[in-house]
Amino acid sequence: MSVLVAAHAVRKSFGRTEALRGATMSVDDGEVVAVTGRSGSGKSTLLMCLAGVLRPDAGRIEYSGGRLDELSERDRTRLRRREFGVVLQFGQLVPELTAVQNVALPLLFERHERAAAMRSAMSWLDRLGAGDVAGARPGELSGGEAQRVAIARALVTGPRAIFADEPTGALDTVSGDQVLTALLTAARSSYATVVLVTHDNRVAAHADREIVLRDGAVEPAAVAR
Ligand SMILES: Nc1ncnc2c1ncn2[C@@H]1O[C@H](COP(=O)(O)OP(=O)(O)OP(=O)(O)O)[C@@H](O)[C@H]1O
Repeated sequence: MSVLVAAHAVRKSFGRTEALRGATMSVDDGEVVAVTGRSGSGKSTLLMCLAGVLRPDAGRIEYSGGRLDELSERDRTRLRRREFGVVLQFGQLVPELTAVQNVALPLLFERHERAAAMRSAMSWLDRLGAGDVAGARPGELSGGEAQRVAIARALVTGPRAIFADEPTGALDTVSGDQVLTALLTAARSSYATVVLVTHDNRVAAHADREIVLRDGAVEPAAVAR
């Protein structure tokens, strides 16, 4: 399998806080990887560097054989819109729009025709089990419903890579499990690569592989016995 996304010796500081101190890892095309580690170990910072949202202070981010960190802000944004889906802990939906309009938004940014965008959005809501809330606004949704809508919005463009930061962190165990299963089923059926930040071992168990961060660096993989 070929590597789709990788970090090499990535360093990133916020003021005097060194969030990443030489993080090196890679994710294969089509792989589902969980990034775990204690609070403050740098998980979110690593994810945002991999997704091209943050630029490392040093080191390299590679995507599909090219240097993501060397692209201009404009090119990174364009690549993110076209090839990445991002899901955060609290869906971050646009409150004024209905669920289906929120899901259609990335397609409208890409200048898809409106009726076709709404049809795709509706079919993704259905796939994620949220078709019945299509006309509701975010304020009327439960946490689990809002997260399904946010996942549909991340997947509607057919991303090659999905970056998810504690996507079920705000949900109770039962709805968290359902939402995670919905995300991974949809991602696996479209052969998308997934990088999933979580502090929850039960969530990490759904991944193909786990990468553990400690103090801003990747712990060596446990040797199989
Ligand atoms: N925008 C920021 N400004 C200042 N400090 C930050 C910023 N983002 C992260 N940090 C700091 O960098 C370190 C790593 O943060 P990060 O959010 O990457 O860790 P994490 O492992 O995701 O933590 P958590 O599990 O609590 O979300 C922490 O000490 C955090 O306070």
